[in-house]
Amino acid sequence: MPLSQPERDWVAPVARGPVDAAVTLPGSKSMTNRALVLAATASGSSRIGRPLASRDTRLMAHALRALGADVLEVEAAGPEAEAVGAAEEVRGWLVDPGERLRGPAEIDVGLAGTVMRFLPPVAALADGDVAIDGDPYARRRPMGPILDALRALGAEIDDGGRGALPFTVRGRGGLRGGTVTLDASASSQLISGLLLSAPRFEQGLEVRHEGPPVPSAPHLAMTVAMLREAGATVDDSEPDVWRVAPGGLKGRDWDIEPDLSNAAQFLGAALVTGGRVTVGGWPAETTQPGDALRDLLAEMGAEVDLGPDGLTVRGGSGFRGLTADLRDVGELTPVLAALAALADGPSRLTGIAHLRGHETDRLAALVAEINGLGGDARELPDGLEIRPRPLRGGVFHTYDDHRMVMAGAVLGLAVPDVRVENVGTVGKTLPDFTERWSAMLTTAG
Ligand SMILES: O=C(O)C1=C[C@@H](OP(=O)(O)O)[C@@H](O)[C@H](O)C1
Ligand SMILES: C=C(OP(=O)(O)O)C(=O)O
Repeated sequence: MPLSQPERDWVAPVARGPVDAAVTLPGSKSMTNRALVLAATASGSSRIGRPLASRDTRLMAHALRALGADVLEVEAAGPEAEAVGAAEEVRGWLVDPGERLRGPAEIDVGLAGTVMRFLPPVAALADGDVAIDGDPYARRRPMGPILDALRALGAEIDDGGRGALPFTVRGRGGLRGGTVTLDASASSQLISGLLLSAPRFEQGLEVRHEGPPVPSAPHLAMTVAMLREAGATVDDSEPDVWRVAPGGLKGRDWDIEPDLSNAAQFLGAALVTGGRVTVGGWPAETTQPGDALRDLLAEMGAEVDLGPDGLTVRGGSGFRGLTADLRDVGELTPVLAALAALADGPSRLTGIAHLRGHETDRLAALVAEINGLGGDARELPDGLEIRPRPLRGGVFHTYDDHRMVMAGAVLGLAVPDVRVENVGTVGKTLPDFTERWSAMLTTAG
């Protein structure tokens, strides 16, 4: 599968009536990329079951291979392929960390926040120079605090004083580690990246956050939980302080949960069409932020049931706007904003100033594109205010942001002729999104 796909516009299909669909989803991007890093830095080999195979996770696998780990794809036909009727296969990955991490290497992080923040600490453990770069917009995503932190922990990094991509990590085969303080209000990944490699630091790690609140708390809980599952000793009992003891990481089998953030648009379709959507394999307990969809969609008027078949969301005639602080679950914003533009009343989404540093400035992008279809959205200092208004068709620009494609698809359910620009960019986390969307829509009517 190519890591980037040719640019192609896509007319988002209008729903002919209420959908009534059961969908399955591929694995979580966040869990897959954490498992890959933990597997490549552990002792012994690991197997990653039901991983996400998308641009972001393939970039991570390539990067780790470039540093000397073996990442082998094992293919097996899975139930998921049948459920979506697509000729695809669910893959597992076998990871063998190899004898040692080594450079020289050149690494492409694409536009993946997880790769650009999780990989530099691994590069510091490698022996040799590791040059790291990404897509044009990746150079604008926040990196300074993790580069400074790595330097304070003993790494040598040449970034030409930019505090951003591109840069070269001059790996020396190990890192001292110790205590460091940083401001991670721009992205939780700045902390997760340090924590994931910390068991390999000679002195382990104590990382302290100082500044406005760190976003995406569930993703930090995910980092801590997966480190512990891999054998690391982590103390997160003090707010904004994380301590990881040196050593302990062992290869293991990972079973990746379905990507619950990628459930947002499918479950949202139940609300928009007044139908019913079940997402299979919804975990009873999870650290994924997408689990918050249960409460958020209920708040908008959906009937939500978690049962043995998965999570079922039912819509009725119309649905309410949403007033919510989304700091913990920022990546759900694009789809929630699209729903808000179609709701019966106004919405106010706050706590998400950090979305300006995501794949694009998501606050600006959502305002421009919703308003471009005739909507009424405006930026707040830390969020969005959206008042529903009748919308018309038009081009929906996506800014290389997979979740803008998903937002455009949701609007297109109700608004004829929404032309989603460069739909292939959705391959960042869900390469066969349009097929899955069409399969869901065959149930409408
Ligand atoms: O650690 C992770 O896997 C992620 C953390 C979050 O990043 P931010 O804290 O930068 O929002 C989230 O938005 C991103 O999609 C995935
Ligand atoms: C913010 C996101 O991604 P990234 O991992 O690139 O930060 C996202 O998937 O919504």
